[in-house]
Amino acid sequence: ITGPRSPDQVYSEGQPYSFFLTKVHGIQNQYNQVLAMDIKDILSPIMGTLQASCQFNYMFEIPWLMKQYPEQFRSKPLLLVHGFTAGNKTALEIEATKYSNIKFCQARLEMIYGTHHTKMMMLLYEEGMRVVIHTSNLVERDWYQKTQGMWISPLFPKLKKEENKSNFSRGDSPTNFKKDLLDYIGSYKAYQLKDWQQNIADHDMSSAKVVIIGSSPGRHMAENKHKFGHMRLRKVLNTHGPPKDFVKSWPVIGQYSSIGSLGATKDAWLATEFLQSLATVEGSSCVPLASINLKLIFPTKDNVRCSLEGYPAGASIPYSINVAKKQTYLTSYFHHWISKGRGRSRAMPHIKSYCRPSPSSQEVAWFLVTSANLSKAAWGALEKKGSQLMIRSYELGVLFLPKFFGSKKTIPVSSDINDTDKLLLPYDLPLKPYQKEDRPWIWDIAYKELPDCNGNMWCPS
Ligand SMILES: O=C(O)c1cnc2c(C(=O)O)cccc2c1O
Repeated sequence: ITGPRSPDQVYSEGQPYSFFLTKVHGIQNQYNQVLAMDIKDILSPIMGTLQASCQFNYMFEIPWLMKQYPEQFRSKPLLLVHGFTAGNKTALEIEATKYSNIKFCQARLEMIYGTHHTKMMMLLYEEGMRVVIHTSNLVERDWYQKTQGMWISPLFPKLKKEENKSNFSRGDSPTNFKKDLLDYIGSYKAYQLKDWQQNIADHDMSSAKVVIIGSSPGRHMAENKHKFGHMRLRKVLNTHGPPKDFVKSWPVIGQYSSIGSLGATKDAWLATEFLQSLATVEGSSCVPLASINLKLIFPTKDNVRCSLEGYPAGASIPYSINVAKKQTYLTSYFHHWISKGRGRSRAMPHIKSYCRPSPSSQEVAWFLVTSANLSKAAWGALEKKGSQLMIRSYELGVLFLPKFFGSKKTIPVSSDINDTDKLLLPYDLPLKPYQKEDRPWIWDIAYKELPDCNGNMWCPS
């Protein structure tokens, strides 16, 4: 099954789920040849003849980014959507000075501590348009030796003129992909995004099989309460989720690369409000939570120490000691990062994913890949007796539901790269719980006992 493949061959092999990981330097070839893409593969002329692109992200290295585009596309209009203010905003604009094709859209962040986490590429081609929703910053380090995820849309053909004149809903999919993407982008209320909203409207997105799950900063109430964040997930699972009795004993898995302050006890948010949404089943959003087994994947300090990058991998896993010491109850939920099936046990996770696997680990009731870490800032926290959801950051992800992939109740999963007809998970199942001597990675304390794979210690200033 192995051997080098062109991006369109990798893309075709990944259908119908179209969920890929980034290529990793320093692992055996076969793990990069199957269901893995590099940024240059995504931007390859084989995927489409670029006319313009839009990159939503958190971190940018502009000279590096420009080099990822094929030479003939480097002068095409490029809009960068970011959340920077003041000095960081100025630095970004200075870095782009020599590239006259680059424009900026500063996403407004009115909630303190909010960030623009969303990672999305919109690619306008001569042949149509493609959307990529992913987890990697536009910096070299994020595409080198980490485990990152991406959903790559089909090539959406342009609607014929008369079709889309009337309204935006023309050319939508059974999952409301187009409308939900327009709603998400509309939440920026930014005039710089107008042309891209029109581009979306002008294309037939009826082939999209995933459901958009976004977060937008603000206090969302009444009919907007279920528009974003974990209440959006709750709503979607209530409408399209698994039958209650079918998944009664099925666990929920959360996997992410950073953790926010979740409250003094599990019942403050994690095992109540948040788990309520993840555990939602069709027709009911109130599930007896005591019966639901929540499993969290977060790298141990040894996972990081023994990783391909060594301790420096931890610079992208910003779990702070001041937050960790207030929530030691979390450790009982934690599991190692192990990804033997994908050859990525030493490629630290920057991907964020959530799923509801069967006890046998052969199938899932749903799978979500997103930019959203385990934090209230990303997913939202209910306020005013649950009447409003307060979200601080922009986030974006896509949800895979069985009914939209033609199967009855579940999606078959595997982490074995020979099973390319299944949805390939980024990590191994079953999970390995922390043992009593295991410690979660914490980025702002020193590790001086054992050197990492490069012989270095970790001494954060
Ligand atoms: O991918 C992202 O959106 C993202 C956001 N934030 C951070 C931070 C931080 O916020 O301090 C530190 C290190 C890495 C990241 C990172 O990778």
